[in-house]
Amino acid sequence: MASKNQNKAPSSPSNSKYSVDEVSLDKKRRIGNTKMPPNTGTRTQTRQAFSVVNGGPPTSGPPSNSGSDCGVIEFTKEDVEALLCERLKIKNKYNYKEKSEQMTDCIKRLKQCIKWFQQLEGNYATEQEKLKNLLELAEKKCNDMESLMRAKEDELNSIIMELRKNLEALQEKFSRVELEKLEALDSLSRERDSRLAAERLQASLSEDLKRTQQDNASANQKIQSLNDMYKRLQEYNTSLQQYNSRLQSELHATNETLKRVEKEKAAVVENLSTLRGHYNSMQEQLTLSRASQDEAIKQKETLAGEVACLRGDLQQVRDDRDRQLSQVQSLSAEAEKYKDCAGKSIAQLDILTTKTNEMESTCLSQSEQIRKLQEQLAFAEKKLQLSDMSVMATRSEFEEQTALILELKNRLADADIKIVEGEKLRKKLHNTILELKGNIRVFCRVRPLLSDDGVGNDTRVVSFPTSMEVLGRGIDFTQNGQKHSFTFDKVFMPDASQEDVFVEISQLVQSALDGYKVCIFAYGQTGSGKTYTMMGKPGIPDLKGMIPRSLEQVFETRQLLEAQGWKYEMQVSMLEIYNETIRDLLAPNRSSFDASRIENSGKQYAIKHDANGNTHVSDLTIVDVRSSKEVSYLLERAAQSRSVGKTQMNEQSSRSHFVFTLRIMGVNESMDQQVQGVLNLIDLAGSERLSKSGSTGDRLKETQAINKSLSSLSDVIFALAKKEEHVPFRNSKLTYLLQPCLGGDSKTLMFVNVSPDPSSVGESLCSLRFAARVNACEIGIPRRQTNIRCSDSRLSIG
Ligand SMILES: Nc1ncnc2c1ncn2[C@@H]1O[C@H](COP(=O)(O)OP(=O)(O)OP(=O)(O)O)[C@@H](O)[C@H]1O
Repeated sequence: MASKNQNKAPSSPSNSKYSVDEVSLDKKRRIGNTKMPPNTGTRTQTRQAFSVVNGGPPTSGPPSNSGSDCGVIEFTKEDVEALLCERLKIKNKYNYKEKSEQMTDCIKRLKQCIKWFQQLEGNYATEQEKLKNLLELAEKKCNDMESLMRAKEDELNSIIMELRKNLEALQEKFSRVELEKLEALDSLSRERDSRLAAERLQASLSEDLKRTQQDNASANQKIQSLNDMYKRLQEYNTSLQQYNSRLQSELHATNETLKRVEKEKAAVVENLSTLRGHYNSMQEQLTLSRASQDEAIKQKETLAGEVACLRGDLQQVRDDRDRQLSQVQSLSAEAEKYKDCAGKSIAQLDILTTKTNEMESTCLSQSEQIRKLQEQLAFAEKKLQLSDMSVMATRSEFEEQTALILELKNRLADADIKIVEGEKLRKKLHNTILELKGNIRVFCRVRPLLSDDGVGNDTRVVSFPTSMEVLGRGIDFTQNGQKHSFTFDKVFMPDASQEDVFVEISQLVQSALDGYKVCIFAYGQTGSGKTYTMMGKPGIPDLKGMIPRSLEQVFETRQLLEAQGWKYEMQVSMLEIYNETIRDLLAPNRSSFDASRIENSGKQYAIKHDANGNTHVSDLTIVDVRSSKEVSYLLERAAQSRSVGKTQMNEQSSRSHFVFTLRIMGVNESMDQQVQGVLNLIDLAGSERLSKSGSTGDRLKETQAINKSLSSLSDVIFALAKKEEHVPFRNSKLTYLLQPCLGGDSKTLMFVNVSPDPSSVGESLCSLRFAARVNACEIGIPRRQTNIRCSDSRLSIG
């Protein structure tokens, strides 16, 4: 704040001192040419002083030396002019003394005048200096005022900026609060589902509440501070107004001072114009004074401009004040809005508080649930730990079991390998045994005497030698008192059961499963028991023949071998060869024997052998079978067909060859083996009785066909047994059909069925001779003692 004393007008120049030394003598001369301006204020004193100087009587006492410490006399213009125009009043111009005295007196007075003038000039300079100081002070004050105003402006601007920032911050906070409120509402709706989220929401809501309260408090504080600021601004405005009025009063005083200075300056100028007329030197100083005056005027103008600027600034300050007032009003309005918003927020806060309370209650219930769940969880964790322990134990046990399983698997693999090897060995041994026994063997079976035979025990024609050499293998036949002895691989006496017979052939059945081709023939005269041996008595299990027993063994063994990885497929076909004609016994719709169909069935039943040694009969019915029951059913069908034929055509079936074929196909992937075995069970045609009753042409024809067939079979077996290269088939369908199953590794077994009926001894002997021939030729040389020579024999049958 500018001091009031700083704006005081300078003191009167009457007390100013002027340096006399600065006035030169040349200047003293120029003063006389300048007219002094009229000065009414000092005229009386000047005249008194001049009178004293001019030697005249003073008007009111001696010349005044007031205002001067050195007793300087004041002069008027007239005095100066009179002094300058004064002439020496010398009567005697050679009175130098008087002249000198007058001149000294004049010089003295001039000196006094000069001294006074110098003093006056010094007073002016002093006054000018004072005015300069005053102007500088005013300028400084103006600068101070300007800087002060700038500082105030800056302060106000900073306050405005701060207020704007506060406003923006408040707006941001308000929008943030709004967003947070929305988020809180959304989270409230969401977090009803989960307690954890609800707790977080509660915490966030509490924080929002606290923040909102803090914001509310801060907004209230802001409002309070804005109110305080508004009050301060009002006070500041009042102080500015006071300061303005003070400045205006100071300006007024300055103007008055300026006016006074101007008056004084006018007086000085008047004095100066008076003095200029007398002193040229004084004129220059006057010019300088004028210049300084001009400068002062300029400074005054500058001051006036500055005052105008200050007024402008003041106006700006007023405008700023107005703006501040409007901002304060708008801020007040916003504060009101905030208050309203705060009221709304409080209402929302109440709602949120109620919701929070509800959620807290929900949280409490959920906390209870969580506590229960945690208890359950702890219990479950304990159970889990126990389970883990048991799992560990189980796992270790499992690992042990796995190791054990692995070991067992290895052992199993070893066992499998051993089984395979053992199986191979078994097959080899089995085959070796059979080979040792003979690939071609002949069994003789004698049936018991039947009531139909009509003879007593005393007419027995069959006997069995008891010597150790042929025990169980020999048979003696007596005809007309002559005893005929035969030896075979095995001789079954009449009391031999089906079981006893099957024991001997079961090994051949195993060979068929091992992949060999097996043929079992039953040969003998009519009624000798071929069908009984091969088929047995239907419906009586103990009397089952070789075919059903073989099939049972096949399927039982198949079941056992399947455990070793074998998979089998079985196919069955059954046919009759009657009079060199093939009949399909499993053909569909075959219900009865029809001789015409035999010849005119339209089917060729051509026999073909492939490169693998398999036999195919075209158009022959082949049935896949999976059990012995299925085969039994098929056998019944075939047997019925044969039996029907028998009833219809009496002995016709006995004159046909019945061929049962079971094709066995086995695969073992683990052993990488596969087998194809064939089991042929053949009931050959009976022949003997034909010679008795063969009189008609048809029967002769049939007999010739049978003989041809059997002879051919005999030749083939004989040739195969001797390993002859040329095998004579004699155009027989039977031998051609069985060709792949004969010879080589094939197993051939022939039953020679013999009837003990004395009336048919001849036929029996014939059969025995035929069988003995086969038996003897099996190794090419008489293996055992026989009662026939086979080297050149060619049996004539019938
Ligand atoms: N070992 C035996 N034990 C008891 N009875 C038997 C025996 N062998 C055959 N028979 C009986 O003898 C009779 C004739 O048997 P089978 O019909 O089997 O002879 P076959 O040789 O087949 O005759 P064909 O050549 O005419 O067909 C039947 O009644 C049968 O029951």
